[in-house]
Amino acid sequence: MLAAFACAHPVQAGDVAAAASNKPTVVVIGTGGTIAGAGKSSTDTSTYATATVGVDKIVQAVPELAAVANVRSEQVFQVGSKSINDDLIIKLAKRVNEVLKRDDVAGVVVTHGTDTLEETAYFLNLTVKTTKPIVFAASMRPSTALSADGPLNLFDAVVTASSAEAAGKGVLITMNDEIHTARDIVKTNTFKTDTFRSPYGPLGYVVEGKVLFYRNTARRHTRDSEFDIETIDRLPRVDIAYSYSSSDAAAYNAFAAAGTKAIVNAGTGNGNVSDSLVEPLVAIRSRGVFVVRASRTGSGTLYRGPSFKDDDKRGWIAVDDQTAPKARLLMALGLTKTQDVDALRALFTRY
Ligand SMILES: NC(=O)C[C@H](N)C(=O)O
Repeated sequence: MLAAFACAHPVQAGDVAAAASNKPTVVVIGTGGTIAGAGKSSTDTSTYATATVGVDKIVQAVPELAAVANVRSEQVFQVGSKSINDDLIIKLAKRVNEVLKRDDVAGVVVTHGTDTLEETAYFLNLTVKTTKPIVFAASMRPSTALSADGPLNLFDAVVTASSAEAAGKGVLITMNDEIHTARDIVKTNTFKTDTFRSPYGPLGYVVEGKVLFYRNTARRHTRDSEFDIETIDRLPRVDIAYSYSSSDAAAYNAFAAAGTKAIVNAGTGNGNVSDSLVEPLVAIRSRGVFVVRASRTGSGTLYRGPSFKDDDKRGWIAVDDQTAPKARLLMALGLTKTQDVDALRALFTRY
């Protein structure tokens, strides 16, 4: 039996609806992840099957939600988030966009694995047309673990999705009592419950069912973004190559041969490209493949010095502070609209 999701007083879906009939309606959309995971023993915090508990069960196991919102749930897919791909991200974004168009829906919560949450949430932040709250909930411990973190993270997500304060703030993540923006969030640790960090800190907290915001993101999102999920059915291929001492051109050439439209280089330090890679990357660019310089460090804006003059000369693009996975998605979205290198460059300071 699931420890964390087996509640002492099981709540039926109907009870939840009845108790909360005059509350805002929040739709919880399940996609899998550890929040839907189950292990054999309560001390298995790392060994467990991911994406096995249905979202209806996850919701029913937190009866406290009934005091906050009229909660409906639906399962859009059920995977460990390592297996998320562009097709699933697009499917989810379209569904969230559709659900939020309903007048009777105040907000959406997405339950998702932590591995690629920062990518999916960023994509929705760029493409879903709404000012209503979209809040991702996840966990680092499976539902069966001692001190499972999923139930409180879900509660905080529903509280945030029901709140007027969260409207117009773009896609949010509630994890470990904090509210983060999808734009900034990065998973930084393999197992700890405070794995998610934003380089500029959280936007706020959720404390005992109260939402406290302290700041907003300065970058465009959701309703003010130029990207609209209703017009996007597939993304052009964009790949990431990771730089390390001694890396050669093999991966870059292989991506080009596979038909990629852009390669994001997760470069060393300030998005640096090693001397031995300059010529191969200039050659790849001359074949029409875009080259994007990002950093493997995980945070920081690229220093806008002499290397930017080289970018102009070589036709390369430099990110602002986007990590390589986020730069991949932004670049893929950009390529659905334009092939102009300056227009693509401008995206990185706009979003
Ligand atoms: N904590 C988690 O959710 C990790 C899991 N492997 C996932 O991303 O689906």
